[in-house]
Formats: sequence, structure tokens, C-alpha cells
Amino acid sequence: MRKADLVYLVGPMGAGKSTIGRLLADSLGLAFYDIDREIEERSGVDIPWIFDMEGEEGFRDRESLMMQEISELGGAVVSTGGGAVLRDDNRSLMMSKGTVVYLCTSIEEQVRRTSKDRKRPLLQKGNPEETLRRLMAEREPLYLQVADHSIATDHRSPKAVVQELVAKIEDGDLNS
Ligand SMILES: Nc1ncnc2c1ncn2[C@@H]1O[C@H](COP(=O)(O)OP(=O)(O)O)[C@@H](O)[C@H]1O
Ligand SMILES: O=C(O)C1=C[C@@H](OP(=O)(O)O)[C@@H](O)[C@H](O)C1
Ligand SMILES: [Mg+2]
Repeated sequence: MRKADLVYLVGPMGAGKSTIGRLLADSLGLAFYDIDREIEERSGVDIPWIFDMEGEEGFRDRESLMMQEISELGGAVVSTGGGAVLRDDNRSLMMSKGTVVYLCTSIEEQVRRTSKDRKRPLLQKGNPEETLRRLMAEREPLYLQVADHSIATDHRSPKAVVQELVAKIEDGDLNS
């Protein structure tokens, strides 16, 4: 099942992947899966607990397994976590199974949006802005590598972003 039947959202923390994914799925009449929430539901523990007990690599192993499992399902919008693009296998999976949308967001906006809660372990140590800048330098080439389409989210409501995405999908612009 390829392209508009399975849509993956990628991008940095605070890009709005989880928020936009749910709205996009509702608009398209597709199921919605957020990889982080699926991991939490399945394991019965939260993401900070997994990072504390198993380290980032332990979390990445769980993330890759969940990506594989969810990707077997069609008819869904899948919101990934900001680091899901780090592993080659995850990138190949997304590129082969679906349409990948990169939600582009400035560092300033990432900082603003992620300062509202403390559920992201990678931002709990050091200066969040410096961390987000470093992560973007490392990851943006990977977001661009997997993306069929990039869409800006700064100064735009989640609803406006979803409307643009729905229009593109209906026009077939995402069916490359
Ligand atoms: N386009 C947007 N404009 C303003 N705030 C947004 C936008 N998209 C998401 N948010 C807010 O930013 C925060 C992080 O969004 P979230 O969907 O969790 O991002 P991600 O899953 O990419 O880390 C939430 O409080 C959400 O309400
Ligand atoms: O960027 C990252 O490495 C992470 C992003 C988080 O998801 P969001 O991008 O939805 O915040 C979550 O997967 C975990 O805290 C690690
Ligand atoms: Mg999220």
C-alpha cells in the first residue's frame, strides 16, 4: 500500500507532527498512529522512563520495532518522533511504504512549542535552543532525504497546515 494511503509526518520536536497527524487523519478519514503514543501504550511506561532506564538506544530499538509494525497497516497517518529518521532502516521503510511529509519549523518556533511541557527527555538537559539547533544540523538532511513534500508550519495554525496537505493529497501532488 503506497503513497496517499499511508502518510508519514517527519520533522523536529515541536513541528506539530502529533497535532497535525491527528487532524489530517480525521480530514482524510484514515486511522491515526503516533509512534511515541503507541510505544507508551504497548509498554505501559512513558518515554522519559524508557530513556532513563534503557537509554536513547533502547528507545530507538522500540521506535524501530513500532515503525515496522505500524507500517504493515495501510490507510493511516503516522506521526513519527523527531529522531525516527536517524536509522537507515526507518528511512527506507518510510520511503518504500508511503508518502512522507516534512513539517519545516524554525528553531525559534521549535523552542516556543516545546517549552510548554517536559515530556521530551532530550530537551531536559542543557540549553534547549542549543540542543534543537544541534539536532537540526544533524537531522535536517535526513528529513529532506525522505520527504516527498515539505511544508512550512511557522505562523500557521495546525488547521491551515492540514488544509494545505489535504488539498495536495486530493490534487494528487503527494502521489509522486
Ligand atoms: N502550527 C502550529 N502553530 C502553533 N502551535 C502548534 C502548531 N503545531 C503544533 N503546535 C503546538 O506545539 C506543541 C507541540 O506540538 P506536537 O504536535 O506535540 O509536536 P511534535 O509531535 O512535532 O513534537 C503543542 O502544544 C501543539 O499544540
Ligand atoms: O527528536 C527526538 O529524538 C525525539 C522526539 C520525540 O517526539 P516528538 O518529535 O513528537 O516530540 C520523542 O520521540 C522522543 O522524545 C525523542
Ligand atoms: Mg509528537
